[in-house]
Amino acid sequence: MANDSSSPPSTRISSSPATSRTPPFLPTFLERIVLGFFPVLLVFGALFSVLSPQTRDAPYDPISQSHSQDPAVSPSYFARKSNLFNVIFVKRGWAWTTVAFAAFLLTHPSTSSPTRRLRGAARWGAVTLCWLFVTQWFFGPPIIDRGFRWTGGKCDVAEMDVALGDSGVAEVVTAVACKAAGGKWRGGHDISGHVFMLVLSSVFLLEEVGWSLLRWTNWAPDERTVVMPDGAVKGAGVEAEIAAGDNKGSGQLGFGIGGKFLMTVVGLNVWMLLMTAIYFHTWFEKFTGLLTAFIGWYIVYNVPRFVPAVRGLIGLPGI
Ligand SMILES: CCCCCCCCCCCCCCCC(=O)SCCNC(=O)CCNC(=O)[C@H](O)C(C)(C)COP(=O)(O)O
Ligand SMILES: Nc1ncnc2c1ncn2[C@@H]1O[C@H](COP(=O)(O)O)[C@@H](OP(=O)(O)O)[C@H]1O
Repeated sequence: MANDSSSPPSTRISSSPATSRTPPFLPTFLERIVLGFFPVLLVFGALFSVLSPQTRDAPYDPISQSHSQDPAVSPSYFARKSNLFNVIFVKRGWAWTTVAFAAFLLTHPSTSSPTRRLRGAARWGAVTLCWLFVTQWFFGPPIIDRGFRWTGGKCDVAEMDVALGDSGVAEVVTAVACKAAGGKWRGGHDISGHVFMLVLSSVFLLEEVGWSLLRWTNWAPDERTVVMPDGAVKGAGVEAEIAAGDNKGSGQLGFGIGGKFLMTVVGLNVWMLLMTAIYFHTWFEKFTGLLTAFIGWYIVYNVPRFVPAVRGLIGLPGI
């Protein structure tokens, strides 16, 4: 275990001034820059959609959350749900995220120890649970669909069939089941699943590659702090397996093939997020998608800093 923050100054391997450390309850300065990028991107997309004459003048259907899907009228290839990036990349987005993370975790020397790999896999499990609960299943319908119903949303086919006396269809409680029954999912607040998943995937991958490389290369001080079991607040490096910058013999300081693949997935996430920001949903639904992703990020990456028991299970990236 490297002692790069709690040992006396003369024996510190790597240190940062106490003033640059961040309280364990808050994201660090670097994290705030990365997290802050996403709302800026969403605002940029929203502004673009109202300022671009092509987008502003294109017919928009609030029920399907999209512009006309007719290629002759839709404002762009990316305004169509059938665009290949959406079908092949976003609609299978968690599989891409998983493969990209595995490629980095299993090939980069900064994550080569069994403990780091195990804890990295545990963090993937925790982030995957967030994705699963919000978009796929939460002891029944996922959180997005429950939220939609709680805010007054309904499946229109269900209403029609209730009027006709078939109460079974009224139990349609997921967007997928509603669409499969030929109904329209309307009336409630529909948290953007695309914004949620693309932001969660990006911040997950960036946390993992960012802290691993930052400590591996000692490119900048690690400003994270942690609450120890005795209540003391120390630099996160106090629990590190190896000291920051101690990469001797690996011969690799860059992203490597796994890291480059991971960054390609992050790049595609950002591009598709911009497309969602410009062409789909209301600004408030995109905002709640962003907020839900940030809550997931906070639980997996910030809570362990001040709850030692959780840190013992899933660790911190790069440590
Ligand atoms: C602390 C350790 C706990 C360990 C717990 C383990 C976690 C259990 C994992 C459960 C299995 C998950 C397996 C994950 C592997 C995959 O990635 S398979 C999934 C492939 N599917 C996708 O990638 C779908 C992605 N798409 C969506 O989520 C949605 O389409 C959308 C983008 C949210 C948009 O929604 P729409 O309704 O389609 O518009
Ligand atoms: N960047 C993008 N490219 C293509 N389609 C997108 C998109 N962002 C959102 N959509 C589509 O807009 C709808 C609402 O998205 P979400 O709620 O996931 O944010 C979904 O339609 P479908 O459910 O009909 O596929 C989704 O496919």
